Amino acid sequence: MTLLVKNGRVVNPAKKQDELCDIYIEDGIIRAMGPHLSLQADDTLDASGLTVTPGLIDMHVHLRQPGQSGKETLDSGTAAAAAGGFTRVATMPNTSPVIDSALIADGLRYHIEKESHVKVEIIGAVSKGMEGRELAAMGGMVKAGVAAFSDDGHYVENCDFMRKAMEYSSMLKKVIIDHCEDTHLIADGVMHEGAVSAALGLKGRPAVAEDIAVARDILLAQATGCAVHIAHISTKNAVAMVRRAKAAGIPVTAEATPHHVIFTDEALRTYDTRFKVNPPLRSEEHRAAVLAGLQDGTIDAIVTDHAPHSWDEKDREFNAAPSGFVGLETCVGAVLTHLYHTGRMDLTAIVEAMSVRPAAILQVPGGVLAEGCAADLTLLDLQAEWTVQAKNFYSQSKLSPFDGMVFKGKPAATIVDGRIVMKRGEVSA
Ligand SMILES: NC(=O)N[C@@H](CC(=O)O)C(=O)O
Ligand SMILES: [Zn+2]
Repeated sequence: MTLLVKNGRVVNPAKKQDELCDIYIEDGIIRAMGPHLSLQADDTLDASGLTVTPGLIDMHVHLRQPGQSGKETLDSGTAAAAAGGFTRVATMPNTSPVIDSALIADGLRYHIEKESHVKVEIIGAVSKGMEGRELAAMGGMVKAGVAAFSDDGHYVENCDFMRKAMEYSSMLKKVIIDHCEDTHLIADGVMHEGAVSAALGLKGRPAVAEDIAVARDILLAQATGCAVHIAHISTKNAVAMVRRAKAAGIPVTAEATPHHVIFTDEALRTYDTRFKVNPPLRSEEHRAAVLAGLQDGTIDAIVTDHAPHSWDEKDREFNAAPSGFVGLETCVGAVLTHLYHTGRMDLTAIVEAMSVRPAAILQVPGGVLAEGCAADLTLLDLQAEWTVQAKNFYSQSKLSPFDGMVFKGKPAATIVDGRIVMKRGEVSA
């Protein structure tokens, strides 16, 4: 089986490449790259006018398997990933049961091979049941192939416990991804603490809860040498601390979501639960700091934190609704509209944040287009204008704060191991 992707503009930061180029793929592997290849293929994909990038990688999604098929499944979640231009995602362990053993990771892997539209990495829990007390079977899970560890959804509260987890994880050469919000400071909080929460009469989650959590993790990363990755960073001080820690050579990386770069807590004025998320959408100074962190590379990765919930759960009074919303099918549009077309980030920097850096942090293949590599590619149409219609999502969850927004730029095709899994918005069965 051969495929020729013709005439695309290839943006491939790992090779310092930004040029018109054909890509010839045989049996899922890139065999040749160059301008005007004179090779015949079984199938040709005309990428004229399109941008070709190494397959996009979302290192923070919740596919809800095992056990939460009311919210999402591997099938629906990875179809959403393919539709969104992602060739690989990493799924979080806050499932039912929690992914905290080799047995559960193996079981999930079995389903991934059969049911996924794109490649899926498993993130194992740091603690058993994500309860923050006993270490999960980290060694066993590494043998089962997990890419990283996280108790995402919860901060790993106990400092002594986190230090032990980091010592183990550094021995296993895996990164710990931490959801940084101090548990006591955010108790019962449902949105960012500030003028808007006061006006709405809602209990806030203060920025300092994230600042303290990030400071602790940086200090423990320095003390243990374990790589720590700050999940969905959202405060000004946290960004500043990561910037300083990196300059000091501490092994810390960070990710940000499109929603924390685009929205502020003002969006909650109507008590719309579609904007309820953890960490919360914050005030303008924090939003601006996250954007600046992305622009200067302090923040390594752009992630969706795709967190599907059912309509029944989200359609509740604000305090009772769960936090989180889907993002896989809006990420590229949001990023191209708000970061690329505004001139805030160039394409190379965007591909770094959405492919090169996530692959490096998780130590998984990808992030580069080169002969001999798996043919995981994303094709982008930078100019297409479209309106988000959440009801048409492949994801099972149709609740999105981006619903109805007009975007410029979208994924045009997703290619995994040389197979076209999405073309013009249609995901193949
Ligand atoms: N981000 C969220 O608001 N929710 C996530 C958990 C998490 O990442 O905190 C979820 O699993 O629903
Ligand atoms: Zn989280």
